[in-house]
Amino acid sequence: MITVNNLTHIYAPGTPLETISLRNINLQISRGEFVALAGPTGSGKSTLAQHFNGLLLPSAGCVLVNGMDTRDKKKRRELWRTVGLVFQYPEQQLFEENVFAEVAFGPRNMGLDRREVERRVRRALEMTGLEYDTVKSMSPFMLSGGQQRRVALAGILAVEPPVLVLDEPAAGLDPAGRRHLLEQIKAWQLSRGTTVILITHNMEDAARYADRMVVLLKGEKWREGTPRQIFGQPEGLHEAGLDLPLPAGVMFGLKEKGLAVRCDTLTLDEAEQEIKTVLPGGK
Ligand SMILES: Nc1ncnc2c1ncn2[C@@H]1O[C@H](COP(=O)(O)OP(=O)(O)OP(=O)(O)O)[C@@H](O)[C@H]1O
Repeated sequence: MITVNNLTHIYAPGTPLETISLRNINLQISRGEFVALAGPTGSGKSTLAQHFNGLLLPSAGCVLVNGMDTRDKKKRRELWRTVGLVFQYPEQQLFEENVFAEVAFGPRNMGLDRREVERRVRRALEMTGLEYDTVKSMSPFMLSGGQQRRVALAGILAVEPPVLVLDEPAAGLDPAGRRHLLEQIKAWQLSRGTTVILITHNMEDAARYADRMVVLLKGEKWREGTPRQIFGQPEGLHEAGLDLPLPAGVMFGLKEKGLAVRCDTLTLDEAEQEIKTVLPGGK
């Protein structure tokens, strides 16, 4: 369970560059939940994400992860093992000489035996869509940007943390790679009860994978609810910098043209069913 209490974060306090990036955020995330964190550029999503593993500390308020206060220095190691944070540009953090060593870094640090380290590295690489035997001996720097991103993500997955915080993990991947990665993360959440916090600008991904959405706007929590609740009230979403997922957008367009349809359709199947209800004969 993650609890965020009255969290305020100020960058460069007391200087001319002072920026209040989060204001009075209150939030609870249950174990095993998949939460999409959305909002326009600069709304504070990455800043909030970095509070979950103590990389950033509150200027006011507090963040508790399984009862651990992120400000408690004695809990730092346990916190880092509990919350795996994958940055927006994780490829910038690669430093080992080959892919195996890169992904094995976390599990080795945990003192796991060789066989378990290898099992985890293989599984994590395959989860991100990379073939273990092909890439294990390659230098991370010989890979494409998208492949480097997958290696960096695999390095976090191999630790198998109970909480995964992913800052735009699929940015820059092709559509098939994006779908593969997010399907794997969803399957991981469901099979292991892992808590997933996904920062995304892609509302189709949020609608498809998240149990709940939290929308930030100018550093404040603007709306919170299931994807159906968020997209079922489209008024104001555009002003908040969010698109509707395609199936909801089509229905909203039809509604504006006078058709009495629901707008909270999240999949094309649901949209098709809803359109049938207003067609003559219902077919
Ligand atoms: N290191 C920093 N120093 C000073 N200000 C910062 C720093 N990082 C972020 N900010 C400011 O804090 C605010 C929130 O930034 P943040 O990166 O958390 O937004 P975001 O919602 O993640 O944006 P994006 O979608 O573009 O990644 C912005 O006004 C940003 O300019």
